[in-house]
Amino acid sequence: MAELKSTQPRNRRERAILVGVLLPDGQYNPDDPLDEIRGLAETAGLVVLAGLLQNRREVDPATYIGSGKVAELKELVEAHEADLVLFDNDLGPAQTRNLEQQLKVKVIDRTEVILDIFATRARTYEARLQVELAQLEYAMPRLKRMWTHLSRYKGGVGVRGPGEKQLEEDRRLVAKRIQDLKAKLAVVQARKEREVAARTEVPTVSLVGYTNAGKSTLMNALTGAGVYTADQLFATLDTRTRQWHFKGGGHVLLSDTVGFIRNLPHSLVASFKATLEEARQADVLLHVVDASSHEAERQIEAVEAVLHELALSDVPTLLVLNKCDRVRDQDSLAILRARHPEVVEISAATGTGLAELEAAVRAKLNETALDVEIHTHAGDGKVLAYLAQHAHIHSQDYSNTDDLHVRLLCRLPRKCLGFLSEQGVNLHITTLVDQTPMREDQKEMISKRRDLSNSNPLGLSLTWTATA
Ligand SMILES: Nc1nc2c(ncn2[C@@H]2O[C@H](COP(=O)(O)OP(=O)(O)OP(=O)(O)O)[C@@H](O)[C@H]2O)c(=O)[nH]1
Ligand SMILES: [Mg+2]
Repeated sequence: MAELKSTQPRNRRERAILVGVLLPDGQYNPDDPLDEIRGLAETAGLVVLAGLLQNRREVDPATYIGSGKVAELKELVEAHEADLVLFDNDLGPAQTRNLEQQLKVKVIDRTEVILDIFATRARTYEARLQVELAQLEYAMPRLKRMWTHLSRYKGGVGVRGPGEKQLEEDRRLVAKRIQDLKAKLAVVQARKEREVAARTEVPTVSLVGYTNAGKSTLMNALTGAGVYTADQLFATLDTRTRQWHFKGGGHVLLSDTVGFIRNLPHSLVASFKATLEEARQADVLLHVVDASSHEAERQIEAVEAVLHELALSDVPTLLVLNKCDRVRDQDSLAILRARHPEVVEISAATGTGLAELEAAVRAKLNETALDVEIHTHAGDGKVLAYLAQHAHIHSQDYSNTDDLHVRLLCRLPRKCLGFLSEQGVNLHITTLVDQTPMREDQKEMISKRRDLSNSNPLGLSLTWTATA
């Protein structure tokens, strides 16, 4: 039956040979450089037959690996009767074509397999739009069929692998579809932004981290959410938000997010912006790390790179070393602690360290409130009402009433800055504000000013939250 390769049933698991090219600036697990791509291949449902490594100073422009290695790979493919070759690196369109011609089997790369996993896992409307957009953007310059392992979706959004005919027959159609998807995503994104922004009165915390670090397990441990967890890559593709009730009183909103991976395809990062909206507007990020992995440090770096790409690097972040119950190598834990002084060590599985995590999050939330000085028009009811609701106002000053402006000193969650700057409010962040509770005489002074404000020509009546 082996000759019937091209007519084999679609649900037969495809058999793959892995190829990794180790470049001088690449990041690999020195003990097993193919470790991660093997995990990705297995997650995508492939049967891994063998692996081939090559050290190169630079890539071969025509075939990525050198011609001698191509011959060696061809022998491997034939000996194992492989259906495809999976590169851990990202191949250019011409390199893929040349390799396929010489090897006589499909050649796919790291991005393609990640896109395929995402397509298999995407469940919500939004995630499917995002994956389809990423797939089309990847396929467009290649003008070839995308590799798909199994065709589970029939039509509609989230189609796994845009069809060959569609791509080749009418490039314009693809461009049009990309445009449609972007428009649909813009609508989703705008809705999401409004939804997330509307929650500002409750502080929000987002879990981010490398795939399989234990984010969803932690989410479940803290909120009893019951989200899906699994020992596989990219178990979570959709954001879930739940209330996390602190044992010490009060609560925050906790969001679980999609996991990151080194060299996350660019198109995916871009298209997952809506899914990561929660993280963008979070007061604190919990960067969850699998401390039991030999790759912990490299994974931290990869996550930091993605956070940077998503303009999330300046959101206050706590590094959470998870799976501490599984750490065998105490030395590597000590190294992590030394490199990252501010870490919380936990085990989401056993519950160890969760009280400390709660305390650290509380402290971080306190730290992340900002003291700002705001100048706004006294008639700007929208801004003033917003501040009354979200900020702790230390003082308001109408002394310069000629121009009907008010000067406020207040303490507010960092994420309120977005709304305020959208409203064109003139503000600057100051550390000069005295954070001690207001004295009686200060309160009295403020009430006097309130009287003044009530008599202002616009008849504004303001809500005061200055009482400590
Ligand atoms: N021993 C141990 N295993 C854990 C711990 N936390 C999570 N795991 C396991 O690690 C695997 C991955 O956990 P998930 O919570 O799905 O990881 P994730 O970060 O959400 O992964 P993605 O959604 O794929 O990005 C599962 O098999 C969990 O049971 C822990 O503290 N200790
Ligand atoms: Mg998860």
